[in-house]
Amino acid sequence: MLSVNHVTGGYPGHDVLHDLSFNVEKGELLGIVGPNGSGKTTIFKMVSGILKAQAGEILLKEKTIASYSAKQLAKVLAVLPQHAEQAFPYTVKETVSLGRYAHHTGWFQMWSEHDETVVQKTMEQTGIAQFQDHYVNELSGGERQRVFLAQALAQEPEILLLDEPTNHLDLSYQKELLDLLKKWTRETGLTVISIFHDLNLAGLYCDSLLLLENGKINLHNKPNEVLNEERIQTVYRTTIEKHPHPTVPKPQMLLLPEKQAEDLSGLIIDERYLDRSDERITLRSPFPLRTMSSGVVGSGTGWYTTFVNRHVDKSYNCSNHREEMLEYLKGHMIDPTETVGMMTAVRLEDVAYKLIEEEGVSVFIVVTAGVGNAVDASRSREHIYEPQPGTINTWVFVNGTLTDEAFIQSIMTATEAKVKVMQDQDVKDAVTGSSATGTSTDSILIAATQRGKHLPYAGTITTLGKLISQGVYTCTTEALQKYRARVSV
Ligand SMILES: Nc1ncnc2c1ncn2[C@@H]1O[C@H](COP(=O)(O)OP(=O)(O)OP(=O)(O)O)[C@@H](O)[C@H]1O
Repeated sequence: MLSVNHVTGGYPGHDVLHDLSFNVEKGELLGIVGPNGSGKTTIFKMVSGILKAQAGEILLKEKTIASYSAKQLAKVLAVLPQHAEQAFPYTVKETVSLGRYAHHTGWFQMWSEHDETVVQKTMEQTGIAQFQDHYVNELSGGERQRVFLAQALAQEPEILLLDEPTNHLDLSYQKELLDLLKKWTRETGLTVISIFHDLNLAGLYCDSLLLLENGKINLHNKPNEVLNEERIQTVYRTTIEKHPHPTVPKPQMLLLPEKQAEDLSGLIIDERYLDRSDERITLRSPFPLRTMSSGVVGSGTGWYTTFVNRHVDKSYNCSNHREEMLEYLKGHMIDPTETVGMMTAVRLEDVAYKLIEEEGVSVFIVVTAGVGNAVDASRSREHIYEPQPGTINTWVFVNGTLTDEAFIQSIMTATEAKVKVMQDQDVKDAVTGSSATGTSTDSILIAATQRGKHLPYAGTITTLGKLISQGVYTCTTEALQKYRARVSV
């Protein structure tokens, strides 16, 4: 559709683009990204014929741009500039109708039924039909942006150039516009080239990205290749982190704000922050902890400050436990959005906790253990599913900085230590009669301060792994012995 071959050029006495070559296929959505001043808008000016290349050529549908008249070009290519303005006070409909100019053969050609249909359709697609009789200068920035987009679409172009199209749009219109563009490229074969400052939007919607750096192509490839952490840090000269999008297989580039001056680096999560009652055990951290957990609320990964292990009666109805737990927390002035919450039928005075330190690293472990519900994992098929709150809840607070790998290894290490307690304490699965490995509803929390020592691993014989193994083994044994002493009374 578009072929840019060895193009060099820019403004008089100032070449901005240097030996640029890339192709765009019909129906492709190409994103152009790059720092301020890297030459993104200049590419658009060259492709739309406003600036002439000093060297190289640009082919549009296999013909050089220079060979198109302005009107011929407007039938194929439409541009939505960054700051679209108009000199005269036209209405919305009049402004959109100007997009039809390229399709008219002379000044006096009649306005056709097709012209009307196209204008009405584009106004509807861009959500401005209800303002069609308003003056454009009376609209908000986002509404005006949509009017000029409708004008570009009314040209019925085959290729659309958009300079930061989401600039003035609120979240819902950003999504709507990009969903629509994507749909058009798929369904009508429209080719879209769009400049983006938001790398995440570009990564979510574009088929490929062209990363510009000082007027040269740094990389033209699939979004996941271009949005490489090191590459983006180097080109944009800032610190970012790349993470997978939580629900779609696309990358997200996250900015990292400069750390504030507050000095909490010496703070250690330990017993001081623990509050115990018969109804719940609560740990309130003075700052958010990074967590990985299987709590009833706050499960998965996140940042949380409050940790609740709540006692419920054995007859507790578990059918809508998540909703009920949320209500419970709210009713006790605990913000559920900041909380990882678990439940247990175990008496909370039987809790065991301990701070263990070694080599400048420390972990604070808190365990409640009940085994009325014990299961041998190797024979769990013999059980009928019946969620019950009799359980082992394990909290591991790490005073240090964990990698994702260390979070997962911490869960493994803590689980292995728990299984060993089951063996050593001779806990049996009541259904199979064999040795139990845990209960059917055990929950775990790993919460790290993400301050202080960097701890990349937590396998059983690493420094952190040894602390977790020892802490979980000791606390689970103690909690289990207290539970058994009570049950046997
Ligand atoms: N009319 C002009 N005359 C001379 N130099 C210009 C002109 N317009 C832009 N430039 C220069 O060309 C370079 C590239 O500008 P361009 O507008 O293409 O960058 P951009 O990547 O679109 O930037 P931004 O992200 O800030 O919109 C800049 O150094 C800019 O100063």
